[in-house]
This record gives sequence, structure tokens and C-alpha cells, in this order.
Amino acid sequence: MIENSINIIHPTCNMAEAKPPGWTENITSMTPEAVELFRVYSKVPTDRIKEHIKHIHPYPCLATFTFLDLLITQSHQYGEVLQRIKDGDKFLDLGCCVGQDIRKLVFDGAPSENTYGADLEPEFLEMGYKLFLDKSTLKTSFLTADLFDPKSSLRQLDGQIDIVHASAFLHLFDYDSCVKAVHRIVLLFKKTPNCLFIGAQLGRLEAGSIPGSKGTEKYRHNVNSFAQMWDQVGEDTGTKWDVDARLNDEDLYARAEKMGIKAGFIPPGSRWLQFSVRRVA
Ligand SMILES: C[S@@+](CC[C@H](N)C(=O)[O-])C[C@H]1O[C@@H](n2cnc3c(N)ncnc32)[C@H](O)[C@@H]1O
Repeated sequence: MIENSINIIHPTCNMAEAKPPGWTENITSMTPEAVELFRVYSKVPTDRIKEHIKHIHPYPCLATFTFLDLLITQSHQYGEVLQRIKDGDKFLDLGCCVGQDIRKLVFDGAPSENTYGADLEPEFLEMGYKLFLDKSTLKTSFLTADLFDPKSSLRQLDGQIDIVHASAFLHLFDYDSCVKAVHRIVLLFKKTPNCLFIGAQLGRLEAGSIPGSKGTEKYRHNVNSFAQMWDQVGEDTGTKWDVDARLNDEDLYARAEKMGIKAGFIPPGSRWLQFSVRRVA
């Protein structure tokens, strides 16, 4: 069973959006893991952590503080991922934003030189250093890259990555873009079995498109549609993938209503979809 502790609102990081639903301006709670990360890894005194975070992040899309959830730790594969990076596997956090999940892995013992982070927005990558105070120590390679740009700096990683993590990422796109993104992700992986794609994103009991901003659409997967997409991409690319996708029990729409939040990207039937996809051939 998937834990129900994943925060309800994970904004789309649309920088044009002035105040996303769920805007808080205040850090109401932090998990003990997040407090420990700032206290021990970043050496911020406990009583100054919240002030430090609020001081650093000026962006609306970070204003719900959900990046403090350290989503990667809720993956059932977290232990395996950590051990594999320690053993030399190359890890990429795609759409890493401020790179909190990379910092958590490094804090837990992953050699940072085996880690990569990629994001469309260079400001988020810079903000990560200011948040975690590790510019002089962290050896993660951060790339500013648009996953959909065939000439992006991600090309240098093609065929070299063992593990890709992408949380709150694929749900940003319509179905065709989602399929394109998965095709691109397959290119990043080594051509060997056991490569792993993990993450969590907004999903829905009934799969389908929902309206996005400015006439766009976003696709919400359920377990079947997510697995079918990977089957299709497997066929297209001559690869084979074992998909483990699960919808969380918690009804995110009900929770949003209870909180008085009207968020178009959380329609009825919304659940967190947690997945691991392993290459078998
Ligand atoms: C909702 S945030 C999730 C951030 C992080 N993974 C987390 O769980 O906190 C989505 C991130 O994807 C990035 N992004 C959006 N489109 C992208 C693209 N085409 N290529 C690379 N990154 C992209 C955004 O800049 C943003 O940082």
C-alpha cells in the first residue's frame, strides 16, 4: 500500500501563474527528514530553517513548499536506488527543480558525482545551491535542458543513465507529449536490463485528458494507461519494460474540497500515481 503522506498540491511550476492553488506563504509543517536535511546536510540551525527557506525561494511555483516532501523517499525502490548509486550507477533527476531529492540521496550516502539533475529553468538549479548551501561541495552535474529539444544538453547523457527519477513531471503534459517524453527517457538509459524509471505524479481513476491552462490539455494516467503507454513505447523502441504502477487510495479532489481549494488540475477521481518501470530487455 502506498503511503498517504504525499502532499496534495504539487504546482505545475508555471512561472506565469501568480499564485497557484494551495499558495501558503508559510511553511506549516516539515517532515523530520526535511528538517534533518537542512540541519545536518546544509548546517542551518534548527530554529532558522523555515526562515532560511522562505528567504531563498521567491517563486510562486515553490510557494506551497511541497518540494520539502522529498517525494523520492516514498518510492518503494528508494533503498535499491541509493545502494545502486553507491555501487556506481548513474542517476538522473529529470525536472529536478531545486534538486531536493538529489540532496536527500547525497545526504544518505550516494556519491554526488554519480548524480545528474536536469531542468528547463536554470533559476531553479541555482536556487537549489542557495537553499542547500552546497555549491562548493556537491559534485552533481546539473543541466539546463528542455527534454523535448532534441539538441538539448541531455544528449551528452544518452545511453549512459541507469536510473531516472521524474516526480510531478509527466503529469505536466498532454498524452502525445507524455509519449514523446517517455521515448526521450528511453534514449537516456543504458542499453542493459535493470535500468529503472521511478517517480510519482498526479493520476486519476479514469485515465484521460483534462483541461490545462491557455487551451492546453494535461493527461492523467491510471495504472492501465500508464502500463499501456510503456508497452507502446517498448514496441516503438525495441525495448521491454516491467511496469509497477499504483494509484494511492487518497482522494485528492475530496481533500482539496475540504481545504477549500478549487484546482482544475485536481479533478474528481484524482490520486497520486506512483510507479517504477524496469527494463527487462
Ligand atoms: C512540478 S515541478 C516538479 C519538481 C520536482 N521533480 C519535485 O518533485 O519537486 C516540474 C519541474 O519540471 C520542469 N520542467 C517542465 N517542463 C520541462 C521540460 N520540458 N524539460 C525539463 N524540465 C521541465 C519545471 O521547470 C519544474 O521544475
